[in-house]
Amino acid sequence: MTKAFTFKVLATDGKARRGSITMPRGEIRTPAFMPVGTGGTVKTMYMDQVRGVGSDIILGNTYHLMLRPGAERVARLGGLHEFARWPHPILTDSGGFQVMSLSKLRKLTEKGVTFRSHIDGAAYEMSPERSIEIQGLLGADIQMQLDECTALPAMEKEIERAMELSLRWAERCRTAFGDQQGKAMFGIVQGGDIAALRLRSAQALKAMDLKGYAIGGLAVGEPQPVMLEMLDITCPELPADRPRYLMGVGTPDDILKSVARGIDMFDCVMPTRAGRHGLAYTRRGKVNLRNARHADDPRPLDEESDCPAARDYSRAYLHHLVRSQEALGAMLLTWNNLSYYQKLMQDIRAAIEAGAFEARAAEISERWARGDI
Ligand SMILES: CO[C@@H]1O[C@H](CNc2nc3cc4c(=O)[nH]c(N)nc4cc3[nH]2)[C@H]2OC(C)(C)O[C@@H]12
Repeated sequence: MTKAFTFKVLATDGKARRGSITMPRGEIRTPAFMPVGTGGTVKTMYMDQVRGVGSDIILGNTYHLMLRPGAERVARLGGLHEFARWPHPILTDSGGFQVMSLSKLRKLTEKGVTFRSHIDGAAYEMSPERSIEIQGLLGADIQMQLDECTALPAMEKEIERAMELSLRWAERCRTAFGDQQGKAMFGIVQGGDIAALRLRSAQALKAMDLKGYAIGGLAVGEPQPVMLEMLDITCPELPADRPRYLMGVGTPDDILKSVARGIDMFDCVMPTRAGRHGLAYTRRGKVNLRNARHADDPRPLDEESDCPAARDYSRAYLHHLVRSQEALGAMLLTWNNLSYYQKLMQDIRAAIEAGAFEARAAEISERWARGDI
């Protein structure tokens, strides 16, 4: 069992990388998809199912957990791994993005951000130092710097101000994090959709010699070509021997195109959120189980899948559960969706190892585009 945080690139295929992160709590095979476990739970899933579909790491959120049940309480109860019964690696987002997208009455200064909880209106202050302290109390293996993500579209001056503030906060987070063996603190590249600002952010963070780098400020509603162009600009500036994490992404197509540009780690609410809304992701594209056309269909979602939710239940039954708003509907579709995403990641990793990523990605996209039978 390793004591340190290490990242190795095992194979490359064009700019796509097959890698491995090793940490005391286990290995993370990259490219990796991290199921979102915002409040310490991957909604509607038991953690052994999350593991069973092939997840190496899950994502938690500082913002949600500090509001409820509270970081100090989670620490008193043994930390998030113990609390949620997930003994494998956990990455926590730092909270800034959630404050800006969820909280009320927030005020951002050099010191940090003050805001009122979207749950009970209580007032909070989050500085870079407090964000790192909370992530430490939770016991996160990979901690994210506190940053300011600019909502797009935005004026260049505004994007530059937020990018420069995020760099100063990165320094403060690095100091607060210190040298915790076996854990990592990732910097987050900002700069919106402005190439020159992305370059400045990436180069300044690279000089901080961090263990990993996230690319933030994307998947906030910009068109996919804009997101991909920012990856084309940013990835070459980041050190090749450190993991690259594209925050909040994405659809299967987003993931394929981002792996092709050198991204190693992903997180997205889509597979879990879609599962709760009756939407199934399959090899043959999306299937909306709310649709009446499934009412008499005896076929499973995917007879070739090794996931019981995809293989053992008829579309008619899933349609019935979704229309009746039965909890089992959300549970089975979330299980199916996470299984599909992790199977996609396994496919991607194998294709890079075989030097066949481009062809495999085209095959997956073509099958997806043809749609469901
Ligand atoms: C499809 O779900 C919507 O898409 C957003 C995911 N997109 C996203 N981009 C992100 C950027 C950052 C960032 O710059 N910094 C930090 N620290 N964390 C971040 C987290 C991010 N997640 C979700 O965010 C909303 C709430 C808009 O709906 C979800």
